[in-house]
Amino acid sequence: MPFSNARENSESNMPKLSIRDLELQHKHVFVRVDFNVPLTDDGTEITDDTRIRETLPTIKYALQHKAKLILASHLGRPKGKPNPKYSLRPIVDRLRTLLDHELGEKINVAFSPDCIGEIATEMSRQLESGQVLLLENLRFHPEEEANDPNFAKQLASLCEIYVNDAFGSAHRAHASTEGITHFVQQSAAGLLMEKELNYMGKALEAPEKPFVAIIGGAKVSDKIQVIENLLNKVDALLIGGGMAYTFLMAQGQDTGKSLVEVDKIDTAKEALAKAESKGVRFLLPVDHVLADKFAPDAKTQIFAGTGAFPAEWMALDIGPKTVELFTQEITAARTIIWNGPMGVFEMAAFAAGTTAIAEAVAANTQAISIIGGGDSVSAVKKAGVSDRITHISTGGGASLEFLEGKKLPGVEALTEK
Ligand SMILES: Nc1ncnc2c1ncn2[C@@H]1O[C@H](COP(=O)(O)OP(=O)(O)O)[C@@H](O)[C@H]1O
Ligand SMILES: O=C(OP(=O)(O)O)[C@H](O)COP(=O)(O)O
Ligand SMILES: [Mg+2]
Repeated sequence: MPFSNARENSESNMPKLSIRDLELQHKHVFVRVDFNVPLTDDGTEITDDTRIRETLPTIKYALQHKAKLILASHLGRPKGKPNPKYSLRPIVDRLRTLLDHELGEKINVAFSPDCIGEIATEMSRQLESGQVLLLENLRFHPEEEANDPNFAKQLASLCEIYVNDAFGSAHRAHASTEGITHFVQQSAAGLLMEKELNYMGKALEAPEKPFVAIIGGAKVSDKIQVIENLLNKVDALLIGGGMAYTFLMAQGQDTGKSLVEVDKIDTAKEALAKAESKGVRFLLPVDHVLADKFAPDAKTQIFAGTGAFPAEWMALDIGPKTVELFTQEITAARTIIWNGPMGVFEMAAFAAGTTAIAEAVAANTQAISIIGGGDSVSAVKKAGVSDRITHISTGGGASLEFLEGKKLPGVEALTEK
């Protein structure tokens, strides 16, 4: 069931300034985008450009209003050090191509090899109205994630106006999402940010039940925290992907070399206990695709049951029985939210679980389905079912925190209307 109008609705009921409220002409406008797109292993090719495409309305708006546009993003987790694997340089060509297509004219997109310092300052000074400057990865500086005020001030010195369009990073209180707002006159939401907040707000205000959340992926320590609060909202929680093994370990299963965050086992136990006391169905994988190494050409075997995994093997996908079990819940649901792939879908040998779950979600035309996250969206597009999903969101962790009812620091920091 399509969620009527919300997708197209550009009117925001947010109490925050919107880019549409601002006078942009001839101003330096710093737009924090989320260009944290999935790349090939060597970091040279973009495998899914949804996050870039989704910011085009904001970029187009700013250019048509004759802004001097500065775009900044993080990419991956380079841990505060420059690393060519996480360079934003490959984004420049894609952005040029998409903008040419979108605007029907050639747009000048320059690239600064550092997001602060002399070169960035000079390149920003030389920007003309209607031109774009993309800055190198913000996370090449440890001060970005530390939300260092001096670093935030340096970013702010590049601009007169700040816009946050990075919904996917709105749950982070970093220098470019929070700190910078303390050093500029006006901080506003971009069009993608508004669209996402509007949609999520309406769809999740009074979700039709059964409400099912599917959580997987690899960011276990980030997302396991969210699960406890989700138990207040959902009827069933399906856990797959790298998220599952900390829970199976918490239940006493030896999961071999699978991804486990040992210091989150207590959090997992608490969530399991809470699910039981609240009567929330908490489903973990009952079978797995095991691999003898983390590689596309690994040897594989299906392993079922609660016994110990063979010691040197790791689970890289959910197995067929789990797909069946999860599909039953998905088919009966009326609201579905999904973040995090069920397996290492980037490798063909471990993509079947994610593809089958994507197909099950798409097949439920009675439900409102929301799929979010850089990698989840890439997986769903790869499975070829994205046009049968009600809402594809650019945010994974951000959607989960929004759903949990948490205030997003990147939104809170924006200027009140
Ligand atoms: N069993 C697993 N073991 C290791 N990594 C996994 C497993 N299942 C999924 N993943 C990985 O999780 C990653 C995506 O996680 P995450 O970033 O949390 O999702 P999203 O971007 O959708 O929010 C993918 O790169 C995928 O390969
Ligand atoms: O990819 C992102 O989140 P996601 O993996 O939940 O979709 C965002 O860009 C945030 O990245 P971060 O989780 O490294 O802060
Ligand atoms: Mg991701």
